[in-house]
Amino acid sequence: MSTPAAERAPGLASADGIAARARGLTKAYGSGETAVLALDSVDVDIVRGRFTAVMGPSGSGKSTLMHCLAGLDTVSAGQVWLGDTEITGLKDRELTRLRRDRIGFMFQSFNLIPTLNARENITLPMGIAGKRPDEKWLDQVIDTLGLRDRLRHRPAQLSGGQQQRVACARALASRPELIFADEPTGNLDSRAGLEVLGFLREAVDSLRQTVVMVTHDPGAAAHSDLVLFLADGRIVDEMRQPTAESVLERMKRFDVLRAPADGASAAGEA
Ligand SMILES: Nc1ncnc2c1ncn2[C@@H]1O[C@H](COP(=O)(O)OP(=O)(O)OP(=O)(O)O)[C@@H](O)[C@H]1O
Repeated sequence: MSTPAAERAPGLASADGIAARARGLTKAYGSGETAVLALDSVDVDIVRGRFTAVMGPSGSGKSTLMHCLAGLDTVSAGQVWLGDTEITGLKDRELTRLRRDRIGFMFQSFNLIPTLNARENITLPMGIAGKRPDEKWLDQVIDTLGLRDRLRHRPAQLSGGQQQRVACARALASRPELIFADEPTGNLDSRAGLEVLGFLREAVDSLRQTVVMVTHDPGAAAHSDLVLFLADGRIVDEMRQPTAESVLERMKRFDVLRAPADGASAAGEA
């Protein structure tokens, strides 16, 4: 039996097929008076085959959550699993291998190698891992992302949107269990940004990938299936089938909470 939505804490799934899971995930930076509690005992399930967006005010812990789920950062307390593997407690070398073999990353800066062409950039991480690409899958990714006629171009010969598509293909190439995208549209104009979001959507719908995206943009979050809202290091809400408007409305409530009590609020600045 699945738990009725009303009885679940936001961020927890009732379904099978959890790609990543955290329980009691706590991350503190620094110590003593300057200590910052970036994540405060977070419980979250990332459902396989879904597109999840993570939103929240600046400093709410979005990037920290992503980094801890991806094994890029150590945790102060709690546990994180990727599939059935508990990653908290893995040694550095094991973590490096796990990230390389099972996780795809897309960052705001595309991190492409300028001297390699698009195809070489896409397959580079697999080459480093000593794995041969599955050519059928790679073809599917390249065609889904519309990169077929750009494979021999170097990054400098590609537009920003095309570069981000190459970064997207690189994240997908090894068919990872989970793809983390940190502000993947942050450096793109709105058309190129929309394109990349469409491709991430396509990766989930057509290629059955699992994507977690951190974003500030309600329009970007509207491409996801589920938005998790973070505030002060906790998951405080979730929204299914989001629209840009509904996400914006929800984000405004954070602004209201943070506005000065004397009424000299952000409303006057809008
Ligand atoms: N390396 C660090 N050292 C000290 N404090 C840090 C460090 N990284 C993050 N923090 C603090 O932890 C909190 C959460 O930061 P995080 O970057 O996860 O927030 P965010 O929601 O991603 O913010 P933004 O939207 O501005 O990118 C913030 O208060 C931040 O200042």
